[in-house]
Amino acid sequence: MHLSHSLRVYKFGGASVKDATAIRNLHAILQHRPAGQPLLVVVSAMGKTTNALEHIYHLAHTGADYTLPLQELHQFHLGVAEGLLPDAPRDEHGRLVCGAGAGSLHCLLQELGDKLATLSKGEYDRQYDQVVSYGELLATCIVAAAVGAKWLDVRPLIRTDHSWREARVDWPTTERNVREQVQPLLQQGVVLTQGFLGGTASGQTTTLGREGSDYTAAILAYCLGAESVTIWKDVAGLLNADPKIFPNTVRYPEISYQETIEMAYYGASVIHPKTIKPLAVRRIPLYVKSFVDPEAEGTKIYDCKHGTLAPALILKTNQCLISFESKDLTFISEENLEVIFGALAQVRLKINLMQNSAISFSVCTDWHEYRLRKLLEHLREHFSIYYNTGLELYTIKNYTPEAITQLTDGRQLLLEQRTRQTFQFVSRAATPSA
Ligand SMILES: Nc1ncnc2c1ncn2[C@@H]1O[C@H](COP(=O)(O)OP(=O)(O)O)[C@@H](O)[C@H]1O
Ligand SMILES: N[C@@H](CC(=O)OP(=O)(O)O)C(=O)O
Repeated sequence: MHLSHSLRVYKFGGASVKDATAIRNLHAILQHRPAGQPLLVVVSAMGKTTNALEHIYHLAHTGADYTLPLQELHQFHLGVAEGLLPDAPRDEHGRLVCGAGAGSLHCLLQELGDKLATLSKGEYDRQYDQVVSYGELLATCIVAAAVGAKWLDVRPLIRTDHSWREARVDWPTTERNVREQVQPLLQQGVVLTQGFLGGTASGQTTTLGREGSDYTAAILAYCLGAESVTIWKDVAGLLNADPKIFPNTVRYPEISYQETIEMAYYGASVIHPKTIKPLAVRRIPLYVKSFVDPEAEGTKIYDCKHGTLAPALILKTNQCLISFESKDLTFISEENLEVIFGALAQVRLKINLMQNSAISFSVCTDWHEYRLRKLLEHLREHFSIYYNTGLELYTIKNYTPEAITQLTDGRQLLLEQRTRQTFQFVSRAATPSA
């Protein structure tokens, strides 16, 4: 089968489509691309729309009044569409025509309202996906119309299981779907689709995990054998730390898949952790570039060798440290660990760091109140369980003594761990230095 070797995949996240001005900038980036190459564009929800939809969904599910935030969401999207498409035709009700048929802006807004109005009591996660997915549907409808691209519904193509809110991809089916259905479209011009979304065999919408649009770009690139993927961000490239948190960051001009996958795993939120593997498997380079300065070099992530990199500083906030102690002073055994790991997997709490001692085993996880409550229910009879919330997990990859001092100074460390390349610690919020 012919694969699109010259295909480029571009991914634009929330910040790059946050308003009409940002979308005009995106359009300019598309117009400046090299001529004659097919292009597939993956777009996320606009700005913080996914957070807004989560909020609206939560209100609706708990029976609270969500009218105002839903109205704001409608007005916001209609306002951006009006700003971008002032000369677009109007329908018989005088409404702007943006997109066509079931994928048109007014149909999508109507559907979202209907879904919220008809939620049933249970199935929180399944219904979450059916509602929160509208962020990407609305954004792609508007952006495709604004840039004159072909709008593609990704949900029938990326086939997933039923793991709502973090669905797992059925790779063989997805690859077949994408090759058969996207390949011919790419010959007709720029194709633009949603990040973050997938669909089950029975046609229900799923999502791939928060910030999962980078992953979508990688899935599609993998299936189509793309030449490269570029993710357009509000930063100069992959930096050694988040510039919103740490001063004096440096950009990595190039970096290996392996280093990047580890940074993403430890919590560097610039790239979704699942993005790298499909690209590495097919040796597709990933460029991280600035949509603010599109001509600047950015970062190239590929199968490269490099010397020691500047230490990478990574912070995960909102952490919880859970300690399990045997109730009768018996040692923590493999059997105990099996029970603990099984329960953690069952409630879908991911371990960010773990440590054991003779009669105690500790894990640091993201803080999910509901999941922790379930975990306690499962394990209370086996162990005495203690937990602390409101913690931070710091990771320094390729650490130096100076980098450790810089981060640990003035902090109370609750747990620390060091390997040859990586230093990690859990702490409470920083105390002001003297
Ligand atoms: N190591 C890092 N290098 C660059 N940016 C980082 C890094 N770690 C975290 N970030 C943050 O990632 C943000 C960009 O990612 P994200 O907000 O997910 O973009 P988008 O949603 O637009 O795709 C940056 O604004 C920056 O604050
Ligand atoms: N809109 C989704 C998916 C996503 O990837 O967004 P972004 O590319 O803006 O991080 C989210 O906010 O989780």
